[in-house]
Amino acid sequence: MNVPALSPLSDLSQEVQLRREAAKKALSHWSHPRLAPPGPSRVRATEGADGQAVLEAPVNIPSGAQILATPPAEDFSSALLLDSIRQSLIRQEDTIIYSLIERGQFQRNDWVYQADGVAMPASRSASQPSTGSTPDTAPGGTSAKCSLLEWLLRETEQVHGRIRRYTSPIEHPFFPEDLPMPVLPSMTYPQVLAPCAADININSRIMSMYLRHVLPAITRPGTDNNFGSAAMHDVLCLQALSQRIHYGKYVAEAKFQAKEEVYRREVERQDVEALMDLLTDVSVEQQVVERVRRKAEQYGRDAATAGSTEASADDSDADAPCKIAPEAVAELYASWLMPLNKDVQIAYLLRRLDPPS
Ligand SMILES: O=C(O)C(=O)C[C@]1(C(=O)O)C=C[C@@H](O)C=C1
Repeated sequence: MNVPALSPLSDLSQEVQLRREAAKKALSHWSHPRLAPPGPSRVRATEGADGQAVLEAPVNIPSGAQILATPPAEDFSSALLLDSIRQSLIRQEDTIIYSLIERGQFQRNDWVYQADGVAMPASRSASQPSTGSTPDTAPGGTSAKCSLLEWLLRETEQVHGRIRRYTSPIEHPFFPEDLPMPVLPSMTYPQVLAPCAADININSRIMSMYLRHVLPAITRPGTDNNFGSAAMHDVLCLQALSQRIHYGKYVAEAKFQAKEEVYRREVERQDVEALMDLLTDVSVEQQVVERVRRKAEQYGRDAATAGSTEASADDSDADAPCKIAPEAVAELYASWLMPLNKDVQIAYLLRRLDPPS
């Protein structure tokens, strides 16, 4: 099987490299007089003490940090940007497939998804905190009338929000109305995306897709009482799926820049069908589906055989049972992840030319 071995360290350095490229790209893009949004959103480059260029992020994002970048002399073509984004989507496949495999170890455990299926204390972060007297709260103030999954997701976002996870443009909370103040000083990001990006969050659709289509495809029905583990892996799956789907904003921006004139015309007409035709690449979609099918097959098998004392050099992995149905993962990508990614692209493009508010 021709799937590269996973190496977290090299993934990390690749990620850093990609972020740097994005920063450089942002610099050349938004500081271009024709494209730069007026006034405060502009990215400025100055020379730092060590002679390296310092990219000062837009001042309309909370100030605090500076982002290092090399001088903006090189021409980073849009093709490179789209290629980098696709590389990131490919790496995200690994996270998604492993998360699905992990969740699939446990049975469906329907209680986890039912309001009050598992009695939980009221979430301290709920927008209407339970006091014992609201309809949301059972006598004694112990029940949150939400599902265990909602409770855990909200609590997780509270913790991650404090370390400013949701100030990053690649992160999208499921409970945006309840985010806490970060305890870390604010961070700035190069403004790669148009301002409308901040308003696009389709996590409620992602949640309903997950409950209706993903869970039934990856879990066996029934209850094994591992409610906490199931919910914990659900959170990881949802976060990975959300990031992958919202990456559509970056894909759309790269495509817009690569064929600005054509996109601009359809954006001005607000022609959804024409935009969908423009951004759809059937051959890439086929490659994605085929690749995730192969990965699911391989990763699922590795997980099944790992630690087996009976496995020998002669044992063929091909005979081992798969932890996850490769077909189900392929189907998930074809029917849900890529279509939702395209919906994000459309939502972004329709507002791509909006003036900054
Ligand atoms: O790679 C692209 O060009 C994308 O737009 C991303 C993506 C995907 O979700 O993987 C979505 C739509 C395209 O038709 C192909 C692939």
